[in-house]
Amino acid sequence: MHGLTDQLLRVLAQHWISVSVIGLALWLLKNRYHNGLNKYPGPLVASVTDWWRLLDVYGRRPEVTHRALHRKYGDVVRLGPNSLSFSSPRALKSIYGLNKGFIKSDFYVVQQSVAKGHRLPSLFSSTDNDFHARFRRCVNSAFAMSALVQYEPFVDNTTKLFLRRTRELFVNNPEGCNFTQWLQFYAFDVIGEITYSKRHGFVEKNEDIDGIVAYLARLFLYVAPIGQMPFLDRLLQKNPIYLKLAQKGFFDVTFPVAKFASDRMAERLPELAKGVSASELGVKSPDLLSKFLAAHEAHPEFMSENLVRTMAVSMAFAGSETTAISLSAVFYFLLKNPYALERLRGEIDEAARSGAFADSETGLVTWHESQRLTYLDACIKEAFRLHPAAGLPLERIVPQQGAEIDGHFVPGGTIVGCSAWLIHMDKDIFGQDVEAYRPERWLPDETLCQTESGQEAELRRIKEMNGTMFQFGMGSRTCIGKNISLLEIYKLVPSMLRRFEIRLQDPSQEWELINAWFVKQQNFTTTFKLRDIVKAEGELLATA
Ligand code: HEM
Repeated sequence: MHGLTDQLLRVLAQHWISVSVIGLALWLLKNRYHNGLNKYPGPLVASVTDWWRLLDVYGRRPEVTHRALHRKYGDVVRLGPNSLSFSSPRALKSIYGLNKGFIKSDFYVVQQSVAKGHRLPSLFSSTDNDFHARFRRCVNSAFAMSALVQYEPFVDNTTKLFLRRTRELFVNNPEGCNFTQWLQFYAFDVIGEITYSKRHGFVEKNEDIDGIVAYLARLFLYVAPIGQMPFLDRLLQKNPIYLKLAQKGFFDVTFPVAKFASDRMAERLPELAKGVSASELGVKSPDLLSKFLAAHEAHPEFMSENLVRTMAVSMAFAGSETTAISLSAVFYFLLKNPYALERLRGEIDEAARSGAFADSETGLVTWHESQRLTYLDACIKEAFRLHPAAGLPLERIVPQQGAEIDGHFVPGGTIVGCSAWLIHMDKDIFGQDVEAYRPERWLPDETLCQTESGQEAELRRIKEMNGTMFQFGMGSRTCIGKNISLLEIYKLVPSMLRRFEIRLQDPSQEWELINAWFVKQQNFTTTFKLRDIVKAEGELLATA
C-alpha cells in the first residue's frame, strides 16, 4: 500500500505540470457541461468560468455587453457556468412571480453590511424568503401610497431648500453644476428628512457630508464585480479572520450613515421608553424611524433594535443613488431633446396660467398637482425605460425542483435573472423605435383613437408597457421605496422647470456612464438661469 502511495506521489512530483493542466481541463469541462446548461448559447469562456463575468462587470459597462450578447444569441444567454440571463418579458412572471420559490442569489449577500464584525442581513440583501416576508410585513405600511401624504411636508422642506440653494450657488455661475452629484445631495437629504425628520446637510453645505457619497460609490464599485463570484467576498471584506478581529474590537468600520442612524435612535429610544411620544420629541409628522420603532414595539420578538437600525440605514443605501440617477436621466433626456423640453414646459406653464398650482412664489408643485401633468408622466416613464437605475440582472436561484422559464426547463440551483436594460428594449411591447427617446409612446396616439376599438387598443398598448416596466423590480422583492421616489421625482422635476432655465453646459457633450450595479452618470454639467414663475391669470389680474 505504502509502495503504491510512494509511486503515485513520485509520478505527481515528476509530472505536476501535466497533472495540473489535466485537472484544470477537467474542471473547465465540468463547468461547461454543468447541469446541462451547455445547450444555452453564450461566450465560450463564460460557460467555463465566472471570471468572465467578473471581468466584464469590472469593465463598468456590462449592460452594453448583455445587450450585444442577447442581440447575437437570442432570449437566453449563458453568462457563467451556472448563470443564465433572460431578456424576454415572458420570463418575468416565472422568475419574480409571487410564491414561485426563487431566492435571491449570493450577489446580494456581498451587499450585506457588517457592524462590529457581525453581518447584517437587510430587507434588501436577505436571501431567506421567510425572514424577508416577516420583515416586510412589519414595515410595509410605512411605504404605502396612503402614507405619502405624511411624507410630503418633508419632501417640501428639502425641495424648497434645494430650489433656494440652486439659485444661490448656480444661477448665472459660468462654472456650471455637476448636476448628478447635486441631485444626489438632494436625494440624500430628502431620505434623511423622511427617515429621521433631520437632514444630513448635503444641500445646505453643498458638500459630501462625512464622505458618504464617495463611500457609497466605492462600495458599489466593489460589490458589482465581486458579486459575480461571491466567495471572493469571504476572502476580502467578509474574511472570517477580519470579522473575528472586528468582533473583538480591533476595528470599527461603521458606515457614516449607520452612525447617523444610531445617533437618531439614541435620541429617541430612551425617551420613548419613558413614554414620551414622538410628537413631544419634536417629530412633526410620523417619519420612517418612528414607524420602524412602532413596529419594534408591536413585534419586539422579531423587529429588534438592530433591524430598526438596518432598515433606517437601508433607506440611504437603496434610496439615494437610485433616485438621483433616475432624476438625472429625466433631466438629461429633456435637455438633449429640446422639442420634449419645450412641450413639457408648455404643459407646466399652461397649468400655471389656469391656476393649477397653489404656490406661485417658490415654484413648488404638490404631488396631487403633478398627477395632472400627463406629458410630465410620459417624460418620467420614458427616462425610466431608457435608463433604469439597476444595471445588472436581478439574480435569483431556481428552486430545487427546477422551473419552466420562457419555455425552457431550467434545473434547480441555476442562477437566473432579467435586467431592465434588456426588458425595456422589447420591440413587441415598447415599439420598433425602442432605442429612441420618445415620451409620446406613453400617450394614446390621437390618430388611432378616432374609433372606440382604436382607443381601446391604444389603452391596452400603454397598459402592457406599464405592466412590463422593470426599473423597480417585480414580485415580493419589488422596491419598497417606489412611492417615496416617485413622490420626489414628480415634485422636483416640474418645480425646477418652473423656477429655472436649465441648459447643458456643452450641448454637444454626451454623459459618461459607469455601471457599478447602479448605472451612474458622469460628466453631466448644467447651467441655470432664473425664470419668472408663470402666474395664474386670475392672480395677474388681481395684481394689475
Ligand atoms: C427611482 C428610485 C429607485 C429605484 C430605481 C429602485 C430600484 C429598486 C429595485 C430594482 C429593487 C429590487 C432589487 C431586486 O429585486 O434585486 C429595489 C428594492 C428595494 N428598494 Fe428601491 N429603488 C428606488 C428607490 C428607493 C427608495 C427611495 C427606497 C427607500 C426609501 C428604496 C428602498 C428599497 C428597498 C428597501 C428594497 C428591497 C425590498 C425588498 O427586498 O423587500 N428604493 N429598489
